[in-house]
Amino acid sequence: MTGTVYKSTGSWYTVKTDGGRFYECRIKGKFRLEGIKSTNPIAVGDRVHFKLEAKNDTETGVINRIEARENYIVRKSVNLSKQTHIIASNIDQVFLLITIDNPPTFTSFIDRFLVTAEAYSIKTVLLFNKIDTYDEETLLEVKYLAALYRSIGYECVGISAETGKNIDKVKDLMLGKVSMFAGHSGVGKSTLVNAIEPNLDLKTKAISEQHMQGQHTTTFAEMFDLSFDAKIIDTPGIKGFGIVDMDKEEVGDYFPEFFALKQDCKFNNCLHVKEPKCAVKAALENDEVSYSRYRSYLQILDGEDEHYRTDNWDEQV
Ligand SMILES: Nc1nc2c(ncn2[C@@H]2O[C@H](COP(=O)(O)OP(=O)(O)OP(=O)(O)O)[C@@H](O)[C@H]2O)c(=O)[nH]1
Ligand SMILES: [Zn+2]
Repeated sequence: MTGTVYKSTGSWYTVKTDGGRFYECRIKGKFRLEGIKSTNPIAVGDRVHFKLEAKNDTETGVINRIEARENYIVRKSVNLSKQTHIIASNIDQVFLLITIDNPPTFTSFIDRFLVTAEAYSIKTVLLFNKIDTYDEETLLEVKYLAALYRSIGYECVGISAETGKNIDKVKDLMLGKVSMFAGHSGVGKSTLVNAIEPNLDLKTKAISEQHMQGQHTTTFAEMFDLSFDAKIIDTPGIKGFGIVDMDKEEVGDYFPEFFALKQDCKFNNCLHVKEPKCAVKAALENDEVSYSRYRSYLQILDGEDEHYRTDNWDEQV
C-alpha cells in the first residue's frame, strides 16, 4: 500500500493511504536514506510504501520503502552528534506572515527566511497581516514592500486574519497543496489558521502545549486535511522552519534577482562585494536591485547575525 505520513510519534507513524484510510505503521530493521544523517528516518509528509500485518485484532503496517523527497526541512540536534532531525517533507509552499508593527518584521528577517526557503526549494508566499490596523503611512510601507517582493517573483497578499479580508485569496492559493505557516510570534498565525479552518484551532494549540512540556530536541509536526481541498503541516507553534548550512558562494544564488544577474558578473564565482565589473553592484547603483535586499545579503555573507545558521524562526527579533 502507498500513503502519506501524517504524524510521527517515536516509533509509530500514522499513514493515510491514497484511498483515505489511516494506519499505524512502523519500520522493521534499519532504514538508511540518501546519506542524510538524521535521528528520524521517516518524517511527516513522506510518501511511503507499506505492508499490512494482522496483530491481535488490529491491522498495522510495516513500512518498507520511502519515495524520494521533493524537499524537507530539518532541525539540528542540540547535542553535538551533527545529526539532524527532519521535521517535515514534500511541502508545496510556506506562507510567511509579516506585520509592519505589533510585532515589527524587519526586511533582514524576511530575506533570511526567503534565502532558507530557496535553499530548501520551498515556494514562499508573503502575507502582510493586520492591514485593518494600519494608518496610511504604514499601508504605504506594505505597498512598497509588496511591490519590491513581487518584482523579485514572490507572491504577496495583504490580509487581515481578524476581519477576514483576503482570506479567500489565501484559501485559493492553498487549493490542492500542502502548506505551512511561519512568522514571528504574534503576527497572527493561529488567528489566520482559525479564520481558514475554525475547527482546527484546538488541535493546533494542543500540539504546541504538548510540545512545550517535552524536550526541545524532538520536534513534533503533524499534517491536517482541511475541509476544502488543502492540507497544512503544523509544527509546534507553527513557527519552526529549521536551518540550512550554506557556503558563502551559494548565498547569492538564493537571492533570485542576484542569481539572474550573476552571469553578467566578470567572475563566475563573484560574491558581489569587492569584485570589479559586478553586475549586481551595477544594478544596485542603478536602483534595479534594492538596497535593503543587498544589505540583508551582506549580513548573511558576513555571518553578522549568527542566528541565520540557527533556528531563528523560534525567536523574536
Ligand atoms: N487587528 C488585528 N489583530 C490581529 C490580526 N491577526 C492577529 N491579530 C491579533 O494578534 C495577536 C496575536 O495573534 P496570534 O494568532 O496569536 O499570533 P501567532 O502568530 O499565532 O503567535 P504565536 O502563537 O506566539 O506564534 C492576537 O491578539 C490576535 O487577535 C489581524 O489581522 N488584525
Ligand atoms: Zn557580482
